[in-house]
Amino acid sequence: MEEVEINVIGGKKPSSIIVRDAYKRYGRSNFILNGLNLTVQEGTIYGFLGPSGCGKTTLLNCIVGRSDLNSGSIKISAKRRSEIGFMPQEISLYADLSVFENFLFFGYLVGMTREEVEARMNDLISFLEIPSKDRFVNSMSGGQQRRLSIAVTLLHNPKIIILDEPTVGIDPILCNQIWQMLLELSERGKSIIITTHYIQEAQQAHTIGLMRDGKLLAEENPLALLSQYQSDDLENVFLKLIFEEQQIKCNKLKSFYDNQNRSSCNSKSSTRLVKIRFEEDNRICSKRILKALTYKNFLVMKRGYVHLMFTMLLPLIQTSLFNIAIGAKPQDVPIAVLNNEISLRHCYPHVYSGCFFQQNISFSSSCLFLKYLKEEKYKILSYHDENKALKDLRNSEVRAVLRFPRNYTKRMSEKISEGMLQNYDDAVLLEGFVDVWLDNSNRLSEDFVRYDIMRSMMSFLRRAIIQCGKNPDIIGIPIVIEKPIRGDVNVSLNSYVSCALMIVGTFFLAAASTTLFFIAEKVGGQVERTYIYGVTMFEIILALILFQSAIGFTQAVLTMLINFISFDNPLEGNVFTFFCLLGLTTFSGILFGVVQGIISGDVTAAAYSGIGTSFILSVTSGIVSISYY
Ligand SMILES: Nc1ncnc2c1ncn2[C@@H]1O[C@H](COP(=O)(O)OP(=O)(O)OP(=O)(O)O)[C@@H](O)[C@H]1O
Repeated sequence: MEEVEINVIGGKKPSSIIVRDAYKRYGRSNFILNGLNLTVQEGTIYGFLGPSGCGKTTLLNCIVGRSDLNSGSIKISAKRRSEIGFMPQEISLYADLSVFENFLFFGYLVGMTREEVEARMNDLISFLEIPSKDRFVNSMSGGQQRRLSIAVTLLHNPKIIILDEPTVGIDPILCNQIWQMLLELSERGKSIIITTHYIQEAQQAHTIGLMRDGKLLAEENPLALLSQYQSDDLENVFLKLIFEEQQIKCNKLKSFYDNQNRSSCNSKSSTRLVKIRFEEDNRICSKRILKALTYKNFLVMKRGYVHLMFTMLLPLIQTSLFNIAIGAKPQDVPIAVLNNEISLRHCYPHVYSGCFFQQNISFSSSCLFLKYLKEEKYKILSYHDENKALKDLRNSEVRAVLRFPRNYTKRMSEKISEGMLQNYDDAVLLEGFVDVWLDNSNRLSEDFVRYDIMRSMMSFLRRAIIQCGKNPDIIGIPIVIEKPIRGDVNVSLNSYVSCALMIVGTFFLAAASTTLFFIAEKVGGQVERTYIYGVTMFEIILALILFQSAIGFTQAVLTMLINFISFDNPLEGNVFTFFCLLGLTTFSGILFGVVQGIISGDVTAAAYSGIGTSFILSVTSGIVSISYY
């Protein structure tokens, strides 16, 4: 690739577009444009004809700066992109927006005011017979959409108009009217290039270029061509030109070796590449374009309100469900109790008095312990058959089995008061222990049950020892857990997981909605169309970031409020820091979404890569370790 120049012909020159020695190919394929020369005079219509796939669109894309030639030069008498109106072959409009909203967006892109857009739109709507300005594009027929696409191209009254097959799917009467309009525009000094498959309609153009094998076979006034070839049909002229060209090729083949000839056809000419540059190409970011993109993003998001609601509410639903169903302490968990000391029916813990170290006590420690367990919201079920209790545990009908030995109270009090002094044998000592079986198939609920059993036992023992006038600390483990430097001693699991879920939800929803947003526009051709207006990728991403950040912020506030008001999720630390972190998470989610949008060809590819990466990111981001603690 050689030197790059700004190539703008001075406004007074008679030619509007000059293409010289244009060579273009995709990858390592044969050249689509193979030394093509083309000249469009100011104030004329240039009909660009050729069979399907010959490279018409490729050339137009190079003229408007959508892609670059491999070599050759294109000069265009426009300093700014807004002096060009380009209608791509695909409709490339916003299907969820109304006619007016589409006009307004493209008008804003070129710096028009709302009033200017309205005034010009009304003329175009009535001339091109576009349905009402309030109709949504997705409810219009293919022909109506194509007419709207023409109208949007003409909205800002550009001086160079490039139309790629504008008359496809349009009835002959309207087609004729469009040509009349183009003729009028050319009389007013506009330069127009139009590609078409309908050779006869191109007869109305001032000049036609007949393209084949990457070159122009002829570039002439259609009437001059007809008279030159003594025909009244352009199609016949085209066939004659092809025939002539083949004759020339045959003659050449006789004179030269095949290889030499082919290589001269299929190799890049030695002409240097001169890229088109416009004034706006040097700027980094335009406020006008950001405003237009934000307006459009807002409307697209508003129309896809189901998606919007999903984005807003999913983290809220996720954290709420977690709080209700998983993170909260289970209630009424059934526990099987085999009490060999006393029948549960005879448990009256409220009559407990005196010290349990005394020999003549009339109550059972098991009853008192079970009272504490009941206060933790467990459902105590009395069992008499150990096998049945264990079977029920295996079938998940109970979450734990507790077995109290026959002399539990006596042995336990002895163990505590005289354990160090007496030499109990193991069997006797074990009579002072409760046997506990747990179901470890559910780690979370097993943690709750285990923790509550231990806590109930400690509560019961502390109270019993206080009752004996002793210091309860003598039975504690010789470790003192001080107040943590952050958070509370008894923070619930919910408090951690809610935050983690909020962060993960914010990241993935920002990523997913950005990817979908980006891909929808990329596949629909809207991104490409906006490039013609000089919109840069940086501006598209910046507008998305601004917009998604607003959604992310609302989503975070909503989720936090509901979590803190409805559930036991205290806000520890600095709110400002939390919002900054949430903002950064949203930002990285958006960037991740943009990268996914760029590398994924379509929604399916994006969905697969989204699912795959979200799993890996969830595991590696630390959320799993957060939820364990
Ligand atoms: N991005 C691309 N990558 C690879 N090949 C491409 C690309 N775009 C176009 N082509 C190929 O270049 C050739 C010319 O395509 P182009 O769209 O310019 O033809 P066209 O004359 O406009 O056709 P039609 O009249 O059917 O629209 C075709 O063979 C097409 O397959």
